[in-house]
Amino acid sequence: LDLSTFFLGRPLTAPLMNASGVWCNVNSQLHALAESEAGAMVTKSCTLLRRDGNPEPRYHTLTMGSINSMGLPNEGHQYYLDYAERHDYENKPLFFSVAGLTLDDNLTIVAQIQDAYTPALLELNLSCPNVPGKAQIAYDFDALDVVLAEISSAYSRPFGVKLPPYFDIAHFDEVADILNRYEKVNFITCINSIGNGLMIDMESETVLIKPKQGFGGIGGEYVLPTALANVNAFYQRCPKKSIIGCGGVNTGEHVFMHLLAGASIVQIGTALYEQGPEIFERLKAELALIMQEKGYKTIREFQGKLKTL
Ligand SMILES: C=Cc1c(C(=O)O)[nH]c(=O)[nH]c1=O
Repeated sequence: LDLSTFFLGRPLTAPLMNASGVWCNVNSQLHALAESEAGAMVTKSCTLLRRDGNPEPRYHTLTMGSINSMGLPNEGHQYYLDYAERHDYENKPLFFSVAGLTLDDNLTIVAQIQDAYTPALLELNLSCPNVPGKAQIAYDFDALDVVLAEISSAYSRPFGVKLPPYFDIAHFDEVADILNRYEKVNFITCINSIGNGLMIDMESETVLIKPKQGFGGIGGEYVLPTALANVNAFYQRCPKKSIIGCGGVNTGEHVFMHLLAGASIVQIGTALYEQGPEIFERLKAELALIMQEKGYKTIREFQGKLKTL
């Protein structure tokens, strides 16, 4: 399943989509994404039952990005299954993000996606940093292995995983080794927000968000170098899987960098949150201009072809 060109039998109209959690919680937002220039879209990570999430303020814009501790607010898995049933797959592919609070919840949700037989592609979120008391699965390598083994045997179709950023070459090696043992894991989305950052308001000498004493996931320009590293690290280590890039994208140049690093599709989070779905039209045009200036006709000509010195 090569995401970059053929998806449901035809190329994407743009290698662009939203990052899960942004502009995808409710039907009106999902409809706006469906109508946008994005080439694909993903639902908000869902749990078995509806969740209010953490107390507000829980999102804050920063000079170079954002900090969030939303706490997994979502309408519950059935709401998104209902959307997936109505989605027009000829218009654009849909990814279905799942972040069950327990392995059992994940298995229950995944079984229902299986039964509903929706063409949506499962993006299993193993990296939510903001549910108090719950460590990120993808930072516990044994738990990661167990979850992938269980989901692989419960779900008969290809699926993908949403990973947190890693910051150590040994961790890239170890996680890639685990992922490569699961051929059903067809794509890897790198990265989720950089967990548990902290920002301070100078005037009030206070943190910016209420949950977790102000600790929250960092997104936006701050995370671009880490996102590019994770995209390229898994692109090099997992040749049989597609990489979806996410993190720090706000211009056509950032999109180009993610594609050059090995991404097939690029997700937009913070910049989409701030600018809305019109951003896809701008990014598509900026990428086309860069490709024209460089003499590239197709993405395939440069995708993954990052040079080293
Ligand atoms: C699914 C929960 C997530 C959340 C959240 O809902 O707090 N925020 C993120 O930056 N990444 C997540 O994966």
